[in-house]
Amino acid sequence: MAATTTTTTAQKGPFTLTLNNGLELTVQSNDPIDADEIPVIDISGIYSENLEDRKAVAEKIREAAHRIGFFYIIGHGIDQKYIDGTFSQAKRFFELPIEQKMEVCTDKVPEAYFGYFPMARYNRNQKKLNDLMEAYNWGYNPEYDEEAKNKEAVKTEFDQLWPKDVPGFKEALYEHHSKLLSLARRMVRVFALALHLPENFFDDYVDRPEAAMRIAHYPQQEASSLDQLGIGAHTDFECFTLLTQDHNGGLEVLSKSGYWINAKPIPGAMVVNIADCLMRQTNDYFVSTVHRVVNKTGAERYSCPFFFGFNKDKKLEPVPTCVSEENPMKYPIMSTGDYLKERAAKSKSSATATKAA
Ligand SMILES: O=C(O)CCC(=O)C(=O)O
Ligand SMILES: [Fe+2]
Repeated sequence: MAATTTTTTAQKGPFTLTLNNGLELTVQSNDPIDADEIPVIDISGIYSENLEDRKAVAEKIREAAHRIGFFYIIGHGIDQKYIDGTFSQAKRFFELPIEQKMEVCTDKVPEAYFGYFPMARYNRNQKKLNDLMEAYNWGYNPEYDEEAKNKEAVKTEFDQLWPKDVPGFKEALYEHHSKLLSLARRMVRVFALALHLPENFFDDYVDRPEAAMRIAHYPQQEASSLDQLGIGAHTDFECFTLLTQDHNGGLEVLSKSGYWINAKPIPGAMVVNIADCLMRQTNDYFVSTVHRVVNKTGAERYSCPFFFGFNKDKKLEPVPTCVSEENPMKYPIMSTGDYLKERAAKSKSSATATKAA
């Protein structure tokens, strides 16, 4: 584990923030603020038989996805028992001896973004100290997809990256994953309505989606957030993320005005954020917003993001309602698979710190 030191460097800005994709942004202050910019949206209307109810949810999502790219959802229908199950598996996994965790280290699959990401190994924003977190990622498997049309297994090296001798771990995590998969497919329909497209516009984009999930563990950090972060500032790669966080807090979202806003935990709510693929697909109408984690809560923090993207072979190209002669296409067209591969490789290599962890 990285040594932690406390520094008294002033937290006042403005600062230039460099993301690992090269993007530079201005941050006004390093201190997070409380603000009510992240709306809480009751999405129970997505389960209504009445199209008008679904459209009403979609309009709220349209506003939030365009303005800040982050919102809380309540009424999402995910039973608390799956969330509790995942958090208890997370604690169990991260308490394993380091040798056992290293048996499933992500280094074994250089091309993929799965397996164990060791504590304080990465450094996304060139901070003095590496990001103080560890994580375990796993991916889509049609065997655990209740709605899969094609049950043929996905044969990736990742299949080998389940820890041995942790009975029930994989099953409990996939139980939660499969519920989130169904919710994500509903969300895709609501996003289509939010973009003023037919509700089924993306249906055949998500029959074999990129749907990776992660459990993450952030110890309390002593160092100043100028010197160290829990997870450095970044945007997510896929279409959107459904994040379940524990009650501790620590997630911060960069507002357009350049302030870090606390995305405080709300009991029973999940945080949704737009990610880069959907930003490209909407020609920047929906914003993929920069976020980070700083755990100064005095407690161990756990979280569980579910990253949802389209089928690998689907093209990332702007939807018809987001492109016109006056608003031409901003990004070259490429497949979801190629885009995600490029981003994951960059993140894994450029995020690896040279400093000893
Ligand atoms: O732990 C969190 O709250 C956020 C994690 C995150 O942003 C990520 O893993 O991409
Ligand atoms: Fe993220």
